Amino acid sequence: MLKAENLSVGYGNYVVVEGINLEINRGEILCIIGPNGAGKSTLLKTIATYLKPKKGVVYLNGKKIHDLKPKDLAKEMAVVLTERVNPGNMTGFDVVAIGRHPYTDLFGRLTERDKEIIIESARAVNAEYLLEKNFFEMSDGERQKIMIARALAQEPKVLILDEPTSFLDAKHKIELTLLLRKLADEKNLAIVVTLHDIELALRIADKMALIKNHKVIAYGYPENVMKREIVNELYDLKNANYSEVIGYFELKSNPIKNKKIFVICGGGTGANVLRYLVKNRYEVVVGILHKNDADYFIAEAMGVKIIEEEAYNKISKEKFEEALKELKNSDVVVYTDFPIGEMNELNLKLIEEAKNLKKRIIFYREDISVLKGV
Ligand SMILES: Nc1ncnc2c1ncn2[C@@H]1O[C@H](COP(=O)(O)OP(=O)(O)OP(=O)(O)O)[C@@H](O)[C@H]1O
Repeated sequence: MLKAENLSVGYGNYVVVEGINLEINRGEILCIIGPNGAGKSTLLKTIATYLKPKKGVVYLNGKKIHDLKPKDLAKEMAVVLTERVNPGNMTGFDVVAIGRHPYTDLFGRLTERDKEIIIESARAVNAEYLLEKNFFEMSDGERQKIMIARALAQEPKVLILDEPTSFLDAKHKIELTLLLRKLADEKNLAIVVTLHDIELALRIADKMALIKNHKVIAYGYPENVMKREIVNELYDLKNANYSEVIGYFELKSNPIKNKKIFVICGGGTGANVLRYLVKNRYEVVVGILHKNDADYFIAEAMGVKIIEEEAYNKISKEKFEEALKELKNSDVVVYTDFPIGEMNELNLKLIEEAKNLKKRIIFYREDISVLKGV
């Protein structure tokens, strides 16, 4: 459907990104991610034909996109950019109706069919209730929906969106991102979108292009490209680590408090405790965790010390002894309401040992304030 071949994009003599090769079919979402100023918008504007390529070609259905007549292109491709638009005293309906321009007569008259498409486009983004409302009285999220409805009213096959979630709160970010997935699936659109929320991008994209230092540093299935080394490098991360299992970042442990906390947890019950302690700059040791435990993945991304056991193996005596040594050197022991089975029952013994050693012991189940000022 859409293909960029050896494309270089930029302004005047300034080449922002070069050597871009991308391909996207109908029903697919391509997410472009990268740090500020990497050239995501420049690439989108070039695909949208607002900018001429410095080099290379963009094809739409095998035709050079920059050679297409604007009216013909508008029937194939719709574009939603980031800029806050101010269309004056227009209703939602009037704004969505702009999307029908490639199809209307010289006077811009709307037929009954045009009106149906306008309403249907608003319905597709759950914005029918906004058709009568003044555009300038809408919230950012509502405006964004209307702008997407306007794009849909063009009945395009390709939809290009530049940071469509940038002014939205968490709820609307999620809603809009899911809407893009729905449009790809149900309207069979090819969607190219820039997003800053990598955790959402990972979950909806079919393909991902990571842009940095004037290049596409990784391109392909998100599940293939979103690897720790690649994502850490993309954002020059020093104080956090990307985790493939979590699909997001964890803060790296960087203790400054003069207290060592031994955490006994498992099965994800330690997630909040670990995050609280690392955020508050305590030294943390955690164990004994199996290498396939949810808490293991969090602790590993944080870089805290882990007493670890192989997956599906009973905790060994050696590991128990190692944990006990760490426990003896700790100031406080925190344990959670973790599930216990044959594999990890020695963790109960660790708690017993902590009692014998008269350690300060804190039990966490739901309320993190038990750790306040630990
Ligand atoms: N009209 C312009 N003329 C010249 N240079 C520009 C122009 N617009 C952007 N640039 C430069 O091109 C580079 C890429 O900008 P671009 O907006 O494409 O980045 P981006 O990845 O979309 O960033 P962000 O995440 O901040 O939106 C930046 O160095 C920017 O300063």
